Amino acid sequence: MGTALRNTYLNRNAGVNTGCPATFLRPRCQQPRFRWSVRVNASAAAGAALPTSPQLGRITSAVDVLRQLPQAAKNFADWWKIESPAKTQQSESPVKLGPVLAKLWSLCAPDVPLLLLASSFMVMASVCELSIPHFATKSIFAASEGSTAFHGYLSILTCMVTLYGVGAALRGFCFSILNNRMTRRLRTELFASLARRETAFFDGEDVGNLTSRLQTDCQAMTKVIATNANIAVRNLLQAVGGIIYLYVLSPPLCGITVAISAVLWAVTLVYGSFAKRMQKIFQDVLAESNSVAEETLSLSRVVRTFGTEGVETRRYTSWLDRLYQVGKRQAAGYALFVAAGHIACYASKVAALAVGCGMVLTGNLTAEQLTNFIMYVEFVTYASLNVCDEFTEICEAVGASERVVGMLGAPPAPQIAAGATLPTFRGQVTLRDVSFSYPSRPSNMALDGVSLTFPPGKLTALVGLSGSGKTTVCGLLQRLYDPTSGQMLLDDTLDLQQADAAWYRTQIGVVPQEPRLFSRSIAANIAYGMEHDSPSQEDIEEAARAANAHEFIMALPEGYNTLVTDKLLSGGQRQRLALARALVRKPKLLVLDEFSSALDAESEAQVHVALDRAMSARDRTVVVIAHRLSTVRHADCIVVMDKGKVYEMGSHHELLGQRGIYWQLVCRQQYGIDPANAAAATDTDSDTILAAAAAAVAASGGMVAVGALHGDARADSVHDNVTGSVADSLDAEFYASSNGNGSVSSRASSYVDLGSPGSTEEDVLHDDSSLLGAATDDAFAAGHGGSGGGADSGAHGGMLGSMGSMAGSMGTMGTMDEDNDEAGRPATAGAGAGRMSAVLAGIVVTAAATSQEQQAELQPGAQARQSGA
Ligand SMILES: Nc1ncnc2c1ncn2[C@@H]1O[C@H](COP(=O)(O)OP(=O)(O)OP(=O)(O)O)[C@@H](O)[C@H]1O
Repeated sequence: MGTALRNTYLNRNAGVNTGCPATFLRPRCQQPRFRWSVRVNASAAAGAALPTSPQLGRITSAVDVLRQLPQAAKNFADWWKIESPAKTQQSESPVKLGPVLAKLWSLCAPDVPLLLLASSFMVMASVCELSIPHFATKSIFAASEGSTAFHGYLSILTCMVTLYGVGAALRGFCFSILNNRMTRRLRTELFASLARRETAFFDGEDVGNLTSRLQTDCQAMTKVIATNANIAVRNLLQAVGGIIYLYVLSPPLCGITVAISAVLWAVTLVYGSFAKRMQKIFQDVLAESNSVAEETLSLSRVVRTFGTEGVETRRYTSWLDRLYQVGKRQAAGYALFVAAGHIACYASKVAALAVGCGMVLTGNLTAEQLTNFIMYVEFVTYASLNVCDEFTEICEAVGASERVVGMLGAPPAPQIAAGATLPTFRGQVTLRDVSFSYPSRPSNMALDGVSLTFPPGKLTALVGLSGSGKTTVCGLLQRLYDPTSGQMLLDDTLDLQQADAAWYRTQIGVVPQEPRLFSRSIAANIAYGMEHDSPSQEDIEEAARAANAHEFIMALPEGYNTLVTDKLLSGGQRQRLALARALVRKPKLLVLDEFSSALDAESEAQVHVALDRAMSARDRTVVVIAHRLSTVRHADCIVVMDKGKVYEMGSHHELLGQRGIYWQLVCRQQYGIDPANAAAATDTDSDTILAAAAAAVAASGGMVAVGALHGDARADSVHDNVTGSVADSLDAEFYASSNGNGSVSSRASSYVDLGSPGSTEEDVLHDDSSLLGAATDDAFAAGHGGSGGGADSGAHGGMLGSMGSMAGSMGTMGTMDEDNDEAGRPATAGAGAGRMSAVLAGIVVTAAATSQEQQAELQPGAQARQSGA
């Protein structure tokens, strides 16, 4: 619901809570200042002869009431004003009576024969009913005159009553059938129209709201023809017939009756427009309350977990209160209308009686004619009242129908349109300068000038922080939305917006973030959407096996025929089923949005095997979104997104080398360390990163048992001579050599090489700060303390382990804050423990950083340089 509208609504309601008609005139006791001024003015007017106290009270009361009248009138007028909470009422143009009736007619058109049959029964019943007062009067007067014609009239009367009964019954039956058929047709049409709406429409609509349109509004709309129009036309026929009869009896009396009926009609028109508006608001509020109920009931587990039963009940009740406010106004309006109607009805009778009696007395009318007249006046006025009543109901139904008609008239989403196809689709999708903002948040650029290619047969991974636009790219690939600007090309030739939607959907398989399954059998869920090309049971099972789902499916009571219910499957099982559903289509483009988030390590590994198998033919483009970076390490290309833009692109190792967003994500997520602390790592190996982190943490006083983590593993990779030329072998972009000996990376050098010739502390600081940011100071503190240390790193794994531990322990003894001067250097010689820890940490880092196998594996460029050297 639009906030503004909601607020308006609430404000109004707040204003009307005390605003029942009885309270429009505020009690005088609430207006002391006013009373005082009246008293003074009255006294002045009376001069010296001041009125007595009771007189003054009466005057004050009268003036009070008069003064309050305008405000009371305004309050009364305001009380009727109430706003609809409908979210989309501003976006959808209001629908008038004409389009609604036209729509109703189109719904009714296929059933015209049934409508004609029902109408003939209606006419028959009406004529018979119309004749009943006539023959009743005739019978009475024939009997009173002792005429034998009485029997004849009575027989005719009996016949008319019987025909009326039969006609009314058949009329009711036919109209009821017509109503059911129209409701079915309307609901089908509305459902189909909703199903074809663009995805953005559903972003802004509550499901409860839509189902309310399908149920209540559709019923109210079709009732117009089958019930309201039926009753209105019937009564109209009777009213017109009655008026003609009255005219024949006495034109002056007929004139009086018609005049009073005209007043009735005028009142009805006013009330009709009010009723229409109120009913629309009522339907909107009802829809809101339904959506609250549906949301709460469908999220019952969340509600229970958070213990918000009371909160949700209050939320629902607040909507019911608003419903009550609308209902109160409807009831008050109806009461006024009925009062006016009945007064008009009886007024016409009294007037007819007064004039008619005068005419009888003057001999211008017989008693029989007057009796007949009075009976028909009643007949005509009640028929008029019924017509008016039905007219107001028709107006109400029009109010309820406006949104239905508006929804029916909405054009289908362009994303489901027919279009061009490719004879063979290789699976390549290219985004060219694509920007996109969701229609519900046009100011927020979810994608901003994205250009990238998903090459055929390759696995491309999209990574990035939450909200960076990964799912949006998936949404565009699925063509749930179209780009706001830019192009998406299939195989560099066909614009996705021109592609045939049905064809494209056969080319793409999707495993969404939160797979939703239908309440059908497992097999039907896997084969979902393939009605035109139904897969065999073997195909379904093969896909299930590939998705590692076969085993758990077979363990279900009825295997593939088990009905999927809400609580049947775990999150991981749902995802594997969704993967099977995607694989069975043998898509050219497979999009996996966080597909492994609900899988345990074992299942994930198996699904990876399945995916590898599915990709082995290299005839399928796979796009994977993953928060768990471990799942995308081996992607052919990893695209790193941030704030709707592509920031980095490359393989795992290339991206780690760039020390950019991906590097930071890996540090934080895979190793749980601050990237700044890990920046000394010289390659992509986890041990190295951990070692660097351990060193930094140890140097700043943390307790990290690095050795225990990787001591033995690193034993063989430690160089005998730490002051060797390892730095030369390092990629200059990432590892700055800090001195002539170039023993280690800049980070490592900051720990161990400050004492080496040619290096200055400023050099190191510079290197550190340019590369490492916030961690520089800590590292420098440790490094400085470690000056000259670690030259002999003929350490073995066990030693490294214990040294790492020592570093951690000893690091706690000295901190930068206590021991360093303003330049970050140790201020006192007493920082020995800190220095020692830094030395040890430095050795650990250096040892790990100099693993040549790793360099060979991970830094091809650096390796080349090393061999060159
Ligand atoms: N249906 C939507 N309507 C409006 N804005 C949306 C919608 N879906 C996403 N957004 C916005 O678009 C931006 C990108 O969201 P997106 O879901 O693509 O990010 P993401 O990288 O996939 O995040 P996550 O990893 O958390 O799933 C965010 O600012 C988000 O708030």
